[in-house]
Amino acid sequence: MPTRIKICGLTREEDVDSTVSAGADAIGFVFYPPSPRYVSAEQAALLARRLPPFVSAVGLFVNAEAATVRQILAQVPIHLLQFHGDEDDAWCRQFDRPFIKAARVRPGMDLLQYAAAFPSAQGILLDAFVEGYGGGGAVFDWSLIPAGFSRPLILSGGLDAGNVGEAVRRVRPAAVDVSSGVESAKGIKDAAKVRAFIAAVRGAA
Ligand SMILES: O=C(O)c1ccccc1N[C@@H]1O[C@H](COP(=O)(O)O)[C@@H](O)[C@H]1O
Repeated sequence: MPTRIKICGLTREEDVDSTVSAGADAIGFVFYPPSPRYVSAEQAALLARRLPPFVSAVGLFVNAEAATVRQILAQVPIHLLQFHGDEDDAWCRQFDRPFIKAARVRPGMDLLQYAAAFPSAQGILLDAFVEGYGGGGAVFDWSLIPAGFSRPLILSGGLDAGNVGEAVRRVRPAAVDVSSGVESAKGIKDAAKVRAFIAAVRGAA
């Protein structure tokens, strides 16, 4: 199964078009107001309308109010939810929508126990622990991933065209997710970097 590729934090129509043309499987919208990549529901709906069939829209939330998530789901055609904060399994599954749960990885963390606490998640996204919850461009030590990690794994945290090939070969994730590593400025995707990232993933598989 080829490694799936999500490009996160899109804010502009031209970035959606170039990311889709480059061959991404999914794009992410950040509904976390402190993020420089934050998009309103109205803007996300506009961007999501540009997606062709079989390219997914992912909605990213960090410790949001349930009512906020529901309101955005009513306005934006979101296929998958990504919870990147301190949410628990029961809270995440209340929306009857497939979701992935992010773990902010740091030394000493029991990732098997963390994954077991989210039985309803479609997969577990492993990101580096950074202040501000995510999108920080920091890589974590991939050797912290236990050999017995059996859940679909989405690898993220400081990936770019230069390191994602090695990441795919070493970790064998189901999917990779990137934000900072394919940007020219925060929230502005660089089409050449996106193409290079996707080529590196495909070349490693
Ligand atoms: O992208 C953001 O601004 C963001 C904000 C809050 C939580 C998560 C966020 N993005 C996610 O963070 C990881 C790592 O991103 P990066 O490649 O290191 O910049 C990724 O899963 C993004 O989806």
